[in-house]
Amino acid sequence: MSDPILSVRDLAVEFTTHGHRNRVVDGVGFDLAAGRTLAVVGESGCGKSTLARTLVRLETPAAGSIRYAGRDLATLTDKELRPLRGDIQMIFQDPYGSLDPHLTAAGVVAEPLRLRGVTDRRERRRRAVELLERVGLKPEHADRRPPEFSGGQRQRIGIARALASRPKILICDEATSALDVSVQAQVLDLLRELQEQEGIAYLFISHNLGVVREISQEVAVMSQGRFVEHGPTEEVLSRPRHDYTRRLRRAALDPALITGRKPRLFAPAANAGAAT
Ligand SMILES: Nc1ncnc2c1ncn2[C@@H]1O[C@H](COP(=O)(O)OP(=O)(O)OP(=O)(O)O)[C@@H](O)[C@H]1O
Repeated sequence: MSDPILSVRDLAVEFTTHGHRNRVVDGVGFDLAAGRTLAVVGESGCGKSTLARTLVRLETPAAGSIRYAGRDLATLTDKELRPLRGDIQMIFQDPYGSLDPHLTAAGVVAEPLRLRGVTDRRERRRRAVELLERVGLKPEHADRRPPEFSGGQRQRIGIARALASRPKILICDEATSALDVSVQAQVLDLLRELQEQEGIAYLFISHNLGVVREISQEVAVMSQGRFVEHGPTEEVLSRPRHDYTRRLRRAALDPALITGRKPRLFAPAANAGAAT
């Protein structure tokens, strides 16, 4: 692998609930190179989102290191992190919940430009419209508000907002999971295109092996806070060692589980009771 842009070692994250300390990320380590994608899969509650949130330092690790640009993000204070925050951006599953419904699309994308010190309002708008076009939206979309967009369009606004910070690393937490299959494919194409053009590294959290196969060169399988399998995507998916990976692979054969949607009611009468 070429030199990693992000190196994570022995990362641990703990939460205290009702006086009990729970380690929800435990001994996680990986390297991520520019222009590459590491996918992270794992069952619900295994710690994927916590890992993602910790990499952008929305959580503080209990142990371990997150080396980026010659610094250890795990130990930096808020003030020290501020100039680096734009470099590692995150996009979420629910672009609706993460976009301010009171701002226009251009306003959403202009906000990080303001934080980056673009003081002229017209210049911010010009660049915001440019970024919206870059992700496939039209200039006339700029003055609409998030509720007036489809899910796929909202995700594009979320991506444009992340791009406004000129990120080196993009963390996608189930970023395409809520979208219809065809819209999902379009957003994946966009992410791939941006990666090719900008060399952005992705950490891509997904439960969809089809998507993982398409987008990543490496995959890590997480269980109870740990990476239990990690390697080239094709290798891990074709020879799964961990039970969870095997189950996920079996589930991937069922299209209803891939899309997360229930099948249409087409079952013959004998099966009708099962087709809820
Ligand atoms: N702020 C918090 N305080 C206490 N416990 C938390 C907190 N955030 C997450 N947890 C716990 O940490 C564990 C991991 O949660 P996390 O959201 O990282 O899992 P996940 O793998 O992303 O799950 P999913 O796929 O369902 O989103 C869970 O048991 C969760 O309840």
